[in-house]
Amino acid sequence: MLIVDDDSLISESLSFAFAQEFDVVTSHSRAHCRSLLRQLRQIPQLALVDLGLPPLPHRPDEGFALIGELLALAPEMKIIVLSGQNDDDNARHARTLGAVEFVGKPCDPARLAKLLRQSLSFSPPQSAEPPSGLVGESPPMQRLQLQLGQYANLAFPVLIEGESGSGKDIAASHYLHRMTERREKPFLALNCAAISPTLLEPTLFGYARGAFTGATASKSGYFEDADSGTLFLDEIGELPLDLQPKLLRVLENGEYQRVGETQSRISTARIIAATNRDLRQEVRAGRFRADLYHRLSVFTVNVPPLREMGPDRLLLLSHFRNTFAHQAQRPPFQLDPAAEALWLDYAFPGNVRELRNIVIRLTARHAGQTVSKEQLLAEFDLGELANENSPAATAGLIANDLEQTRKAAIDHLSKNASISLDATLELWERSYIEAALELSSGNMSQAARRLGINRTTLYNRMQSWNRR
Ligand SMILES: Nc1ncnc2c1ncn2[C@@H]1O[C@H](COP(=O)(O)OP(=O)(O)OP(=O)(O)O)[C@@H](O)[C@H]1O
Repeated sequence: MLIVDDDSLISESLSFAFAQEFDVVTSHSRAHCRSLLRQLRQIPQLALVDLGLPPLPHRPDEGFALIGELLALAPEMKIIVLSGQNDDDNARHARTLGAVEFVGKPCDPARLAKLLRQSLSFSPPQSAEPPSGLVGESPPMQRLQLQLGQYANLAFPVLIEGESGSGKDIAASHYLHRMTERREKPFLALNCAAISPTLLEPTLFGYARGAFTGATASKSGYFEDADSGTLFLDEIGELPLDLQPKLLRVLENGEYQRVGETQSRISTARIIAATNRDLRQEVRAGRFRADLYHRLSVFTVNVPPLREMGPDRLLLLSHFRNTFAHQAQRPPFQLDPAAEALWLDYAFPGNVRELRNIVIRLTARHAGQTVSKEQLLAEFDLGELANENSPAATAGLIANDLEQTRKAAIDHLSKNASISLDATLELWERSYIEAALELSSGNMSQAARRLGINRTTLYNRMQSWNRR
């Protein structure tokens, strides 16, 4: 277990409290944590993370960034946020990023221990993956599966693009390996963000004895070990610039060299790369070579974000609910109709990983019960939905509209001796809300986003019409 807290008193006392049950390592900042993890032989399964970390101890940003980095490194790591910055928005945002729980400080170590045990018991087993790989029948999901099927047995690389938590790993391991003619050969996955840049070259290509300090014996790398199987390079955007020509060379003619050797070797492995960054932008920014990008991206697939998968949210709900209820040997929870409508309406900015974590929490708290809209609402990160319209963009729009609106106001006032300003403003508000709902086909989240408010505010405003 990893404990990250800048207060050494807290990290030491927690590591003392949990030492009997877990192997504990501690860290005090994101930068330190990054280098610590690179030295560990095994990535921790559990992490307790404080949000306020140096250099910004009074803001949650470092903790949020750390959650993203930890999950990029170890997607199945269970992260519990332990924070003094104990407010609902932070809790929800941490969960959206992939944390499984949020605990405010001060916390009771016994409760924390229970949560830790509980989160470990919900490990997505191999059986959580259905035989067909990705769960989903929506048009973008069908398109993806069709494309993956077409590319399955080609020898060329495939680039998988998609947001964090959307299922890129399954696309690679299931459709581009297990379902291919290479299925009997090795499947090796390397997360380029998880390894110190200096170690990436020997890890990928191997090294000769004496190639660098500590290289006491020669060693093969991933290209060699993958043999004629599949090599999955996750977070390819993290590949250092100086290593990129070497990858390009393997892609072009299969040739590579172990570090410290002059003799070339030949790789017959198939390369699959994945990224949650826009690689074209990385190319424009000079961080990724254009020639390598073109080589990698001849066959590109896009794993859709959950917000574009419509009713697949219900299929995924039922898939994970059954899996985790079975695992916990408890009856599944149900959503009442209003909660189900909300479920279909929520954008899941953290994608399937967020959905899965919400199902885990609901299973732990409400097994066998019916979950209400309010209970479900508490799980969602509504802050993500708000403020998508930047103030500057909104100001520009308002300035453009002002002249037209002023003309309408002159017209209205000159035709009426007196008006009610409040009633007029309410009419405007109502017409904007109704227009937004119409343009969003009744989807509350989308309408709220168009209006630059969060969905709760939208509900409240609409309810206030009924009260008047
Ligand atoms: N369509 C899906 N059906 C079933 N499970 C899914 C689906 N999409 C994602 N998952 C599950 O959600 C979790 C996150 O998915 P995965 O690790 O593949 O995401 P990713 O796109 O590789 O994310 P990252 O870029 O953060 O590594 C995993 O447990 C995965 O099994």
